[in-house]
Amino acid sequence: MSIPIGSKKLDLPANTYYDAGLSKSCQTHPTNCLPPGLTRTIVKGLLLVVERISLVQAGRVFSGKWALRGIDATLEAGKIYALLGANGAGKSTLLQLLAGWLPLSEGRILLDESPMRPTAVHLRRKVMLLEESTGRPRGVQYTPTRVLCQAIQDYDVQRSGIEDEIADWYDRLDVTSVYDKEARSMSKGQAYKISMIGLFLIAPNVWLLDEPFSAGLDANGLKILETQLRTHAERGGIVLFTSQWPEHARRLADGALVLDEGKLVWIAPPRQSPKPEIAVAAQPSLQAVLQGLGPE
Ligand SMILES: Nc1ncnc2c1ncn2[C@@H]1O[C@H](COP(=O)(O)OP(=O)(O)OP(=O)(O)O)[C@@H](O)[C@H]1O
Repeated sequence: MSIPIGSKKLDLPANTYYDAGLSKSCQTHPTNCLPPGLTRTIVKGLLLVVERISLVQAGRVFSGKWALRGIDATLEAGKIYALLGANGAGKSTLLQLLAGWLPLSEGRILLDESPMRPTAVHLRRKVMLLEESTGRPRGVQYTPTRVLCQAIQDYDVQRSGIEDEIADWYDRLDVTSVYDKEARSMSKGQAYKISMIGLFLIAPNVWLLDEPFSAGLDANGLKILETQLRTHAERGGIVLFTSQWPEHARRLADGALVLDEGKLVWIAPPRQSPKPEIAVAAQPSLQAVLQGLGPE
């Protein structure tokens, strides 16, 4: 693959395996590791529309403690959802389960009718999770463009002109200066922009973003991100983002999900008043979320 960046070109060796994209779970969860090369053997043409992604009594336990339990929720195509909750409520864990990075301890996650699990690579290709500090892998010496190309290979995206699209996104997001730097030498916001480019180019059905508004993006980056989230939903995609600011849910989301200590306590369009029994019993951190979401 050869990427034109300004007047230069970056040539990448074909069929080289790097740890990125789908192989992410191998880094943190060795037991979920896919056999080397499996990401390349996936049947082509599976990028059908996803109508919904559902959690059915989903739960995850860490060292004997439930981080999430009894989660029932359905996210529908064409909608943007915000996932809110105090620190430690289980937001990141929920995203990692939906992305297939982590196995469930109980219950099911269904992409339409198909059960998501770490080894279901054809399903994982329909979903992408961007962590807050993604794209700047510790100890990895590749350039951002190489990491990006690996993600494209992992998701088996094959269309002509993708090199020009990459160059265009580098330009639009004002990161042309970092394209051949070592990934670990990028700033937090630059690294996030590179991951965003991967998301926009690959454009799987389900976009999961963990704290995108705390990822160090500048005003231009934030504007582009919001536009792309809306465009993806308009095209029939599903977006779920976490945030510590209920205002983001009010402004962007069609639906808000609120977690409290691993339980889903509220799911509704923003600007609705939570049931009194939830609000009254809530701890201050949960109360602040519910008040921020409710009518002004
Ligand atoms: N790998 C892990 N091992 C053990 N416990 C974990 C692990 N990951 C998460 N936890 C625990 O699960 C619970 C939920 O964590 P999670 O990161 O999902 O919360 P969060 O809502 O994203 O928090 P924050 O807003 O602070 O990012 C916490 O009690 C956390 O300590």
